[in-house]
Amino acid sequence: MKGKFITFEGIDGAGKSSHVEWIAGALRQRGLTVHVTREPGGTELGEKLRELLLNEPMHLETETLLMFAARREHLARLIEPALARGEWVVCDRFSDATYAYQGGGRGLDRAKFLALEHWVHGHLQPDLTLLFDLPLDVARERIVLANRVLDKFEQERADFHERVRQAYLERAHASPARFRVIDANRPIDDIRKQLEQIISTICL
Ligand SMILES: Nc1ncnc2c1ncn2[C@@H]1O[C@H](COP(=O)(O)OP(=O)(O)O)[C@@H](O)[C@H]1O
Ligand SMILES: Cc1cn([C@H]2C[C@H](O)[C@@H](COP(=O)(O)OP(=O)(O)O)O2)c(=O)[nH]c1=O
Repeated sequence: MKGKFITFEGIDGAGKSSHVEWIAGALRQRGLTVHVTREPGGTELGEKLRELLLNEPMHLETETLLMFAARREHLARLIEPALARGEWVVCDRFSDATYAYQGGGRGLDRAKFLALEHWVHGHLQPDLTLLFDLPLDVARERIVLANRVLDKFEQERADFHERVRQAYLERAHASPARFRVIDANRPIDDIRKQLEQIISTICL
């Protein structure tokens, strides 16, 4: 059986990371081999690029190219070999994040995003993308409560994050078969019940 590729998306503070390991555990209980990874990052080189991307100011196109450079490495070294072996990959963010943050948030020309997406993984899209959606002020409050040190993106103004949220919703609307939009403004246990149902359908 071919492995499946599941990605988690949403604005910062939506609660994705709280469910990534949980979903991997639920899949492992079904006897599947599951890799948990993240972007930017996921490889030794990718994690070095992540350090730069999350901390250094840079031109929008440099930022976009580095996101895709890290992704190319991630696909070649981890994602594609694992899927080819029939294993599953659960990834905290993928190209939809570039669409939403560099495209929606920063205004990158859509044609440039599409060209890079086609180049780097024209043959592959996630089998399932879970989009954690919630109002901005709720996400902000969670970040404040968690007392997190804010990275370059988290320090952006509210209007940036609102554009990111809208770009995610637009992308989900364009690919309804791949996306499940999760109402993330609910208790963690309620969200897990919904995730449990979703994975039962894709594990059939
Ligand atoms: N459904 C939820 N309700 C309340 N708090 C939550 C919920 N999900 C996550 N949190 C908390 O919000 C903070 C941000 O969650 P996290 O999973 O790190 O978000 P993300 O990875 O999307 O930035 C964490 O402190 C987490 O414990
Ligand atoms: C993958 C990706 C992430 N990002 C941003 C979104 C996030 O603010 C940041 C790191 O993501 P994330 O790992 O979700 O941050 P944290 O561990 O703090 O929750 O990188 C982009 O701007 N474009 C991309 O293509």
